[in-house]
Amino acid sequence: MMSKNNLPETEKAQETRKYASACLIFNPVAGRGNPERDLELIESILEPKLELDIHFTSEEIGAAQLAGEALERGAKLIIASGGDGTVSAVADALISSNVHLAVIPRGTANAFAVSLGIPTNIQGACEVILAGITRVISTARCNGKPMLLLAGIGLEAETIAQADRSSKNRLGILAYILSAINQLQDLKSFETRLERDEEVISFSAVGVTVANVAPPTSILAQGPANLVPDDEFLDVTIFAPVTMLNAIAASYHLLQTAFTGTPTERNDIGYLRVKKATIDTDPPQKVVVDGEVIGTTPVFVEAIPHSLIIMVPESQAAAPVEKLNGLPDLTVESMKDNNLSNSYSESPES
Ligand SMILES: Nc1ncnc2c1ncn2[C@@H]1O[C@H](COP(=O)(O)OP(=O)(O)OP(=O)(O)O)[C@@H](O)[C@H]1O
Repeated sequence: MMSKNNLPETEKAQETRKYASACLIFNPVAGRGNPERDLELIESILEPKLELDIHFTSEEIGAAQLAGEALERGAKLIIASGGDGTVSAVADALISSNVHLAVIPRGTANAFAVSLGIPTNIQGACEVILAGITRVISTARCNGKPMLLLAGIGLEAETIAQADRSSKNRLGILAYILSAINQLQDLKSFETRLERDEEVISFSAVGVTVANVAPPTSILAQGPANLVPDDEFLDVTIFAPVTMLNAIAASYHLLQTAFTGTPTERNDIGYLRVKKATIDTDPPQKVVVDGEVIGTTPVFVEAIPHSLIIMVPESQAAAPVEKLNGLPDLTVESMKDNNLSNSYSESPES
């Protein structure tokens, strides 16, 4: 294993490399497709160029274990084919190594692939692998668990917790949308205390999202609009509408900011950047990391800069910014030298 400090640090796609073989970790129950047909297609595209060592996940042997075993066998390229759960588990084994990760998305949301511009069709994803372009991205940990995408506190976590396996099988992505509509009808605001560097920031919110990278459809992560996957920061979006109508308007606004790349200016949405942070809420809130509920607040999140080498199509990074003003019950306290004289607080505009 290579230390993360030895990994090349870059913001752009780089390096074209061809491989002789790859380990394919295949989740046969991911998404709603036909796994036999999917596998045949993958083999027909990749095998003429790449010797595939294929391993299936099962209830007993998960993607993390298979990835660990592939590393021990000396694999240089591991292809994760499944939903975000499979990709996350494989990526965790590869963090801070020099083994390359490729993704053939076959899940319900495929948020990680979409975030990095990896095609969500098998043909396109395989072509990315054959093209051999890699990008070094950052990853993160939330309460010690690997986090490629984001941690959602409150609204997002409740939404995902409600969209269970059987509703995802029946409805696909609609399961998440219906669950979100349900949640918006019953908004529950909570007090939040976010501690970063030498600052404590307190506010009320209905959702707090800490994102390494997120697709445009993860609207609660879109405060800064341009999430940069290969910097040293995590982007926090604070979602604080107080009525259902405002929440719908704010959600729609965030979707627009994601697609236009323009950061939000609404008073009920804030965003900031952290290298690491502790977030606590009153009352405690559910926390979801990369689509799986991991427990409740408090959480400690920390970026692991430049820690994963992944195969991607060409893409570009963009400069991020911060915005907190206008959030309800906002206070910011400086912890430098225990001197709180730099504190400020702000009442929301009605
Ligand atoms: N052979 C198998 N039989 C039953 N469950 C499996 C099998 N292989 C993996 N799993 C389970 O699949 C889950 C991971 O699913 P994954 O995220 O890849 O797909 P998904 O749930 O369809 O996608 P998404 O996360 O986008 O909804 C893990 O909980 C894992 O335990």
